[in-house]
Amino acid sequence: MSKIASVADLSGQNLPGFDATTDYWQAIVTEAELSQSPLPPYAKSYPARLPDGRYLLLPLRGMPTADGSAPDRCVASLIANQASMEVVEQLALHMAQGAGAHDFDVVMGLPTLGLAFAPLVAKQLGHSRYVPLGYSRKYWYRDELSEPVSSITTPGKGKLLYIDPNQLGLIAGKRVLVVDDAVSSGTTMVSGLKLLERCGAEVAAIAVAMRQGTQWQQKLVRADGSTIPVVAAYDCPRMERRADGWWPESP
Ligand SMILES: O=P(O)(O)OC[C@H]1O[C@H](OP(=O)(O)OP(=O)(O)O)[C@H](O)[C@@H]1O
Repeated sequence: MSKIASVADLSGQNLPGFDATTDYWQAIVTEAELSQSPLPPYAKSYPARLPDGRYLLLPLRGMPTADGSAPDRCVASLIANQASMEVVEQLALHMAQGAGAHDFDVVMGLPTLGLAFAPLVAKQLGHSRYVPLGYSRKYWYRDELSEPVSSITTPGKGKLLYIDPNQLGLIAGKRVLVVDDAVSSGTTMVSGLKLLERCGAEVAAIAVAMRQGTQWQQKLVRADGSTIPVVAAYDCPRMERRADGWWPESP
């Protein structure tokens, strides 16, 4: 394999108008320390307001267009395994504070980035373990314990969500708190919920760091029509381009 000429060749390669994400997600700041107004229009980043009144600055990412033209829609991004441990811990603390109001037996984490939060949320809530789902199929896994999945950031087909059959006994007949990093279109969470149901478990609530937009709302309901509570460290809108910058999408 040929070696890359330099780090600069490959790092920070972004759509024009969007920041490299290298320096993002490293600190939570007060409003006074924020490098921009918390209000729109936004240029390169979105300040997500946390329940304690502080902010986490998130980079804006353009949504790909079919013809490769400049994006007119974007979202604010959180990549938890590139964040500082302090940021992840703080977000998990807010998730646990929200989830603590609900009644459940077990914490379950969705891969990949939900697993950055699930153990921390579980520990905060006094649990000694949690149940991870995964995307890789170990040889003892079973096809009937899998569910197809796609998401806003990974829309391709072919990805499957698995539970290790050895973990089934931990969730069958239990009320489960499902943890992920983000919910946006809601399709990943729906796959997780289908797998839970197949395992004979009941979803009690969902905890995420980021609730993005509102598309997920109509999908996250139980078979009886009741709404599944979704707690979050913060909300952020999907955004549209206007002449003066990025604004929350019109409803
Ligand atoms: O509500 P949705 O539109 O489904 O989007 C949310 C999901 O998208 C991201 O995962 P991704 O599929 O990129 O995989 P990863 O967790 O392995 O990074 C994120 O981690 C959520 O699981």
